[in-house]
Amino acid sequence: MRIEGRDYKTIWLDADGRRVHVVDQTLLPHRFATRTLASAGEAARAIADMIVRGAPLIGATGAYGLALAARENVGDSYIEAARAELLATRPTAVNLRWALDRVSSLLLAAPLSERSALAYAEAARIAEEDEACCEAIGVNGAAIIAGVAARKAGDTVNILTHCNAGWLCAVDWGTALAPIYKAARAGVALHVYVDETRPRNQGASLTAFELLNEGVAHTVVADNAGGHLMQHGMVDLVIVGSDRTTRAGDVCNKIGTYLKALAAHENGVPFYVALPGSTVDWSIRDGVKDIPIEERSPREVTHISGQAENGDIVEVRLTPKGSPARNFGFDVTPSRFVTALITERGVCEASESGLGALYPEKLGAFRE
Ligand SMILES: CSC[C@H]1O[C@H](OP(=O)(O)O)[C@H](O)[C@@H]1O
Repeated sequence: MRIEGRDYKTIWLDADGRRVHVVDQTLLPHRFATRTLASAGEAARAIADMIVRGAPLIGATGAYGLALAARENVGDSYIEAARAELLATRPTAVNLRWALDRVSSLLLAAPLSERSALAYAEAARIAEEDEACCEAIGVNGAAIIAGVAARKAGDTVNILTHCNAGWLCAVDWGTALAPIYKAARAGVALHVYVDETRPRNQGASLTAFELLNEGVAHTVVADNAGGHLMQHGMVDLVIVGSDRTTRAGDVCNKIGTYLKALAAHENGVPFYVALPGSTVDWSIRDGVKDIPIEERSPREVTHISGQAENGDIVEVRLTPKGSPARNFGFDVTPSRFVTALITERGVCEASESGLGALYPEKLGAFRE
């Protein structure tokens, strides 16, 4: 995607064929900077510290983290230790486990002499596939937005989104924002309500940054405004991303998504989830029971960072020193509140039959 006229991906390989560069998302929107990852440990820290974030991008970064590990030491135990370190960074997005398993299984089956090159090639393939998947999600989702526009006879289509599921959550294009980019570029009149998304404010800082750069009309709103907007007919559809979707269509996404789904259901607003197939966990059905919900540092709730008048990025305390806080990173929206899933293979019902029709080869793996 373009930033000030220049095309970027969120992650790319250095010309030296070894180091990996990423956009540092902790500084956006106030500062655009990149970080260089030169070891598996640095890749793990970049994921844990949310320098990179978003299920598809976490997966791609994990894949490159194993490639960096294989440069350091191609032995089985070293690769397995690097995989464990990378997997432990963040528990919820299933893309991380999916990408690590895909690369490590390839490496451990290969001769030692081939492992490093194989790892980099597979990581690059994962990144390339993600970009193509997200663009296809954009095309499939843009058709839904165009249908709403047709029914509104050219009036602006108002879309609400939560957190950041734009190109910054993936390698490019993104998931929930990809249909918005494709529809806007096709000339559909649309406007996006951007949930700020406490406590890390991915909406206010990242989605707003993306939409501003893409020239898409948008309005940042407090998380708690979504119900009011939907109650007053100000939202035509909701599109969000997913960090892990079960084979039965339960969707785990950023904390607060479930509340938006309840408000949408109550007000008859279509609620779509955009995701690549790599975000489906085919081994589980019940998302509320089986998806691990990351709990991050309470400091992300008790403090907030932003840009001071003098341009410095500062962090300030929001809450009394004596008040404890807890910081749940995700919640699960049961499939009955999801209108449809927008994937790279098409749009389907949020159900085992819906997903099974699009991914028939995946229906085997399952545990009660
Ligand atoms: C589809 S990936 C985008 C997804 O990831 C975000 O979580 P985080 O910023 O903590 O990585 C959020 O759940 C987005 O919907």
